[in-house]
Amino acid sequence: LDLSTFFLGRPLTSPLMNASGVWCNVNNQLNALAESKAGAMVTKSCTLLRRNGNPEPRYHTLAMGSINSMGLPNEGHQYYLDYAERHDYENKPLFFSIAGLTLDDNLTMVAQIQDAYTPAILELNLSCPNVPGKAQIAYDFEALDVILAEISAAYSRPFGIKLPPYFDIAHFDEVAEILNRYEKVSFITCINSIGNGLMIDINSETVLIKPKEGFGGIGGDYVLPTALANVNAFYQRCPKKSIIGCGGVSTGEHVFMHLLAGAGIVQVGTALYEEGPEIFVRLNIELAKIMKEKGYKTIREFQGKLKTI
Ligand SMILES: O=C(O)c1[nH]c(=O)[nH]c(=O)c1I
Repeated sequence: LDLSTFFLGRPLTSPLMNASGVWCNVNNQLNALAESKAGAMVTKSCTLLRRNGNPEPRYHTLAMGSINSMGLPNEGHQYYLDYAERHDYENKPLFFSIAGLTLDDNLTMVAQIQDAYTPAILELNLSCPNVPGKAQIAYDFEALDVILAEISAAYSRPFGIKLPPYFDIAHFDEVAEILNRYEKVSFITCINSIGNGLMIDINSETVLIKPKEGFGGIGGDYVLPTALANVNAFYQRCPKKSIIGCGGVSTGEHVFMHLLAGAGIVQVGTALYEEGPEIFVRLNIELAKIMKEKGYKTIREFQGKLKTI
């Protein structure tokens, strides 16, 4: 069962990790991820100050996934810096997600991460769809360019960004052109939830979640084809960057697809929310079984090797 791999030069025992926001808000969840069979882990996207987030119900399980409008609930930046200080980096790499409400807040958090000399890897979330009144930065290409310039100037180390899904080849081209101008952007995590979906309960004839009149980010089986497309689109367009795949993963086959499409790490969100950190045991076994059946000894043998017809 050798699922070892490397990401940004760091050895991983497994290519699997949680998606930011799932099972990573508070210490007991973070400790559970640290003890799990995931090869890495990431903290909940944080803001400078603690946030309660949106009113509940704000998460609902769907037939083929989930809808959420959490509203960026988190314990505040310092809480996760304190965790990053305690984390055992020999055990697994830690990614540190931030989603400041303003550019200044992001710069303040980045400066504090810089000063903390933490080995954690920064994942800048540019795609939260659920803060009322806040558009997703990564859908505003000028704002995307500005924030990458500002963060690159303020942060001395490599970092990554969490992108929303794009649905147009011209957008893949335009966003990749921007990202390729920032060499400090060392990895790209595709995708965040498909923003502002809506699901309906026909018995009560109501929406399922309270915030934003029921509009929320969609995850799970519904998003797998979009996730794979975004992983492969940026894998092809950004040869000097690594890709983290996220979206629609609940089996070893989905993990294999993300790796084939070019992902170096594969994140699990909705399925982790439903199954808990034990899911990493199952996914590792299922992935290893597929590799054995295909005669692959290492992930490197097939990673990014998706064939066209
Ligand atoms: O509502 C949230 O907290 C949330 N929900 C998502 O689906 N993606 C995000 O990036 C965030 I920050």
